[in-house]
Order: sequence, then structure tokens, then C-alpha cells
Amino acid sequence: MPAKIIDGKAIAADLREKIAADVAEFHASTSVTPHLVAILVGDDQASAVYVRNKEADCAKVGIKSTLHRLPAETTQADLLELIQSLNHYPDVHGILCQLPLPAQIDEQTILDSIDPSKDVDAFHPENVGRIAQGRPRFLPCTPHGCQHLLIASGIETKGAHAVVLGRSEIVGKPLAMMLMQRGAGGDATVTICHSRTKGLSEITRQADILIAAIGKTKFVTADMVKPGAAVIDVGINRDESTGKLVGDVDYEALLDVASAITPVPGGVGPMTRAMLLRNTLTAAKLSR
Ligand SMILES: Nc1nc(=O)c2c([nH]1)NC[C@@H]1CN(c3ccc(C(=O)N[C@@H](CCC(=O)O)C(=O)O)cc3)C=[N+]21
Ligand SMILES: [Mg+2]
Repeated sequence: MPAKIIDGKAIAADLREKIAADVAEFHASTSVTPHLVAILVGDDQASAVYVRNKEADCAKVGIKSTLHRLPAETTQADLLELIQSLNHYPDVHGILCQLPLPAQIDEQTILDSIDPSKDVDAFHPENVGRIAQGRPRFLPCTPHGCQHLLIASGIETKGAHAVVLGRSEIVGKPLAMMLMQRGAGGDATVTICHSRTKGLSEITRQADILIAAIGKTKFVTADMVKPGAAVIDVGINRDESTGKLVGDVDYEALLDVASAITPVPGGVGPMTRAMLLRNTLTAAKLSR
């Protein structure tokens, strides 16, 4: 039987409907409109597309969004000054500074400067620490999107062996923590693999749930996957020749091996954006 294709676009649309209702309810009781501010430094093409999509998403659910576009040569001091003013501005609930940043700016310094209660990416060390301790304020958007795809698709994580490929601070590391946590979408036995892992395919072949977040086109081949495994593809790579978005897994080949799989595009990407909306509403609620 070919793999069930997990429709992230549809699941994200359902989520947005729920968020829109929650935003309306929040507004009815407080008169507050949640407000997300995105900062885009420079003119990276992919970043510009992502930020534009995000603005359209906000409009769909009744969240106000503002975009600050800064030139590529912006100094770190100037960016810090903008973030400080946004931190203090009560009408701003969520702040997202689009990554990557130009070379003259230290990303960690910038992420550390965002008020943790407005940190809708959940990249601030205080929020990362809270996730590690199992008492999150915000969950990072891409890992939360992956977890929600599993829950919405009825894929049991409890007791399952989840293998996470990739140890980034943005996806692999926090997702591993979340899958291990007690409760829905958690209680998994988690293995994290990375570029230095020995015997990689023996490990990935033990996965009931395999999550690929390494940023390498078609890295996960059919021989690395146990028949019947669920595969979540976090990769968003641009195919040099066709210009199309491709994931980290050999999708066509895995259709005959996996029990369920996410496509790229239309899998994790739309979920990431939906979770950002949810975090913005959470931030607005926190401000009350
Ligand atoms: N501070 C920060 N937070 C982020 O969350 C963040 C970031 N910086 N920098 C860049 C990455 C990347 N990212 C994506 C989110 C959604 C799609 C997405 O919606 N993808 C669609 C396709 C979009 C298209 O066609 O280009 C899909 O997969 O179906 C893609 C990429 C968020 N990021
Ligand atoms: Mg993300």
C-alpha cells in the first residue's frame, strides 16, 4: 500500500480556522488585536517570500502585522535599537527577526535581545530553557508544526522510536525535547542523529517515526527507512536546476516504503506559519 500523504496545507488551514475563532474571541473580550512585527534585513529572496506569506496568513486570522524592512548594510547597533523600541511598545505582542541575518550582525546577540514574552519564534534562551524543563511559554514553530502533523494524522508517538536527523537549535534539538516530553505528541523514545553519527542507516532503520531536518536534498533514501515508518520531511531546499522546492527525503522512492509521509511543499512549511499565528495570539494573551 502506498504511503498516506500527510496534507500539511489542509491541516494548517484547519488550524488557522481555529486560531481565527480564538483571535475573535480574545478581541471580543479585550478589544485587543494581536500584533506581530517581522523584521527583514537585506533582500534575501526566500526570506522575502516567507515574510510576504506570513503577512497574508496574519490577515486571514485577524492578526495585525507590520513589516520592518532594513537595508542589508544595517548595523547591529541599529537593529538592537529597533528591537529595544519594539520590546517596550505595548501595542506590539510578537517580534520575529527573520534569519539568516547579514554577516556583520551576530544572530545570537539579536535573538537574545528580544523580550522573551514577545519571542514568537521561541529562540530566546529563556524560552528554550522553559521547553527543556517541560513548561513552555511558546513552542518553536517548525517543531510544533511537525508534532501537530503527527497528532492530526493519528500517528502514535507514545512509546514509538522517533529518530530525528539534524541537531539544529531551530528544529532538531527542540523537536527531540518535545517528542520526549510527557503527553500528547510526546512520550517517544528519541534518538538524535547528525553529521558525525556512525552507522546512520542502521539507526534510521529502527525508526517508527523518522524526522529529516538536515538541509540536504534527497538525503534519506529508501534503504534508510523501515517499512511502515512515518516520515516527516522538514527540508526546504531549492533545486538548482528546476528552481523547485525539494525536501531532505527521496519522496518518490519512500512512497513505497513509508506508511505516511509529508510532501514538500505542502507539508511542514504551512504548519510552521500556522504555529507562528498561534504564538502571536499567545503573546497577546500574555500581555494582558
Ligand atoms: N526568525 C525566523 N523564523 C522562522 O520561522 C524562519 C526564519 N527566521 N527564517 C527562514 C525559515 C524558513 N521558514 C519557512 C516557513 C514556512 C515555509 C513555507 O510555508 N513553505 C511552503 C512553500 C513556500 C514556497 O513555495 O516558497 C511549503 O513548504 O509548502 C517555508 C520556510 C521559516 N523560517
Ligand atoms: Mg521556523
